[in-house]
Amino acid sequence: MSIEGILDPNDPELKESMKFLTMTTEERIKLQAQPFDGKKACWVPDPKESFIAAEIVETQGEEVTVKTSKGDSLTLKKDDVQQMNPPKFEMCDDMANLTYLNDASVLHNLRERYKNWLIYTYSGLFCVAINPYKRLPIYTMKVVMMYRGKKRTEVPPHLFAIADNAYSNMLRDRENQSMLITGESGAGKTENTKKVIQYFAYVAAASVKKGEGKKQIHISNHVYV
Ligand SMILES: Nc1ncnc2c1ncn2[C@@H]1O[C@H](COP(=O)(O)OP(=O)(O)OP(=O)(O)O)[C@@H](O)[C@H]1O
Repeated sequence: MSIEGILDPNDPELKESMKFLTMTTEERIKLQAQPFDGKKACWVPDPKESFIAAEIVETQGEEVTVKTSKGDSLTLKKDDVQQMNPPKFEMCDDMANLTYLNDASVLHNLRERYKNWLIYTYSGLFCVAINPYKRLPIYTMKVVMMYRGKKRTEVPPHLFAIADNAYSNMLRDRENQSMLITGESGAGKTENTKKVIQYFAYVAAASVKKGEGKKQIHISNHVYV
């Protein structure tokens, strides 16, 4: 099967994978069209949700009175109120682009993406992965081929983009590369490490088929975990 054939954007298998990697243009437009008042919209602490959306009703000195999305009226210290990003940043791919990079906005972005099964999100050079606890069709050969040789900005966030970047740097600079995979117990470190190795095995095998040399097939044997 040719790589060009594999990457047909209308391929039903690839289309199914894309549902778990990015929003459609229609979904993005709908999200971004939400009403928003930048002077009033904020996040306030909530014992259950960590943070909930609220609207500033009044500011007096160091105190702010808000109405929360649950309908409660609260008066808090200014420091406990976090600014909300405009809707154009809803479910954004890279949280380094957020205007307000506070705890509430990061949590909100990751939470909304996760609700839509978008488990990978960039934060600058890092790729945040949330454990989906179910098999998603985002690690197939076709998805691997979609990421091969692409710039990070050309494709949706994925561990494969990070792996491909390391692979390309290794080929270009002839230097060892390292990836740090960290998180609490059960976060998905082992699972994601396996996906990185799988990626290297696929791209090395594809390179061999393309006649780029047999040496590359050995690459996945040299990954130290
Ligand atoms: N991307 C994923 N897709 C599907 N299931 C996943 C994914 N990541 C993690 N899981 C599920 O979560 C379980 C725990 O993940 P994993 O073993 O990778 O965690 P870990 O961070 O290595 O944990 P520990 O530090 O305790 O070894 C896996 O057995 C798997 O069922």
